[in-house]
Amino acid sequence: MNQPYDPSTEGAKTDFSDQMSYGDYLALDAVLTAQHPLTDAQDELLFIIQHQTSELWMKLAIREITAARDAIREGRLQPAFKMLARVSRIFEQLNNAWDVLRTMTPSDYTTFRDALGPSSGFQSYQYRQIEFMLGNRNHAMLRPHAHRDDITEMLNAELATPSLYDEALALLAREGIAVPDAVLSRDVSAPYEAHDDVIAAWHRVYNAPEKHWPLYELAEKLVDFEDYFRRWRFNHVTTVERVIGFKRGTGGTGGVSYLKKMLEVELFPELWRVRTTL
Ligand code: HEM
Ligand SMILES: N[C@@H](CC(=O)c1ccccc1NC=O)C(=O)O
Repeated sequence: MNQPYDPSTEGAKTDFSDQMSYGDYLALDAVLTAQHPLTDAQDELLFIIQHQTSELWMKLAIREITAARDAIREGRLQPAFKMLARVSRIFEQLNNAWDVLRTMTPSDYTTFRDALGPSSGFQSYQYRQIEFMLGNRNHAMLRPHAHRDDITEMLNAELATPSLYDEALALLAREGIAVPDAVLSRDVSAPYEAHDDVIAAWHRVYNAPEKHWPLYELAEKLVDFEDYFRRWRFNHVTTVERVIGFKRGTGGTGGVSYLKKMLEVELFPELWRVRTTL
């Protein structure tokens, strides 16, 4: 009979009494004791882990978008492309995760939904930060965070910083492509409004990619990302309809009707509109 293989015979370390182990490095005691279901429902742990992992991926996305935005501002486009590609992959990961949550039926969810009280993803401050960073700056979304000075301060700081799209437009101008002054010197905290002259600016890039390759690549990276973001919203609303139908949301909105309205949000509007002109 074969003896079970002992990896310590080839040097596998086994004594971590005074050395850093896997669990130490990853703070697993903190991570794996942060799930606190409020009911005995079988699916509540799935629901919690789905949201916690989403928030962890969002944390990474925020870091990458911040770095990509800095890189664009500094004209370091190759690193920015790499980071934006990673952000798109993160959203792809978030999109695939819906497949796990979709195994939860309405019958499963109703066994613990009441325990959620008025809490809702609508109050996800990292999600709101991502939207603000990209350029979707709806000040009404600050209100659910008024009870948290630290979060309100972080979101306000984000509103005071040019968005990823603002930086892309500033780069276009620096590269000699006319962008209206009204756009370049806009109040960055305000919601972005699409401008015909910005469509014309992107038209110049798309019309002669060989002359403007880095800008062309940047534009396509942004479109790629918004494409994944739209798929996240679509997967969300479809899962919500599948699980709660047309019930109101715990966050107080109309639920599916609200989420369908959010499908209309455009992050980089002229990058979509330019396509009609080509
Ligand atoms: C069965 C699962 C889910 C249901 C039934 C659900 C339901 C809803 C509803 C009804 C809303 C509208 C706000 C309100 O509550 O009134 C909402 C918003 C939101 N949910 Fe979910 N959700 C689910 C899963 C998730 C997951 C996995 C995430 C990932 C973090 C998430 C993140 C969000 C976010 C960020 C919003 C705000 C969207 C916006 O304002 O555009 N939700 N959800
Ligand atoms: N808004 C959901 C509740 C919900 O999904 C939720 C509740 C607490 C924490 C995260 C949530 N996820 C997304 O909104 C509902 O109306 O059933």
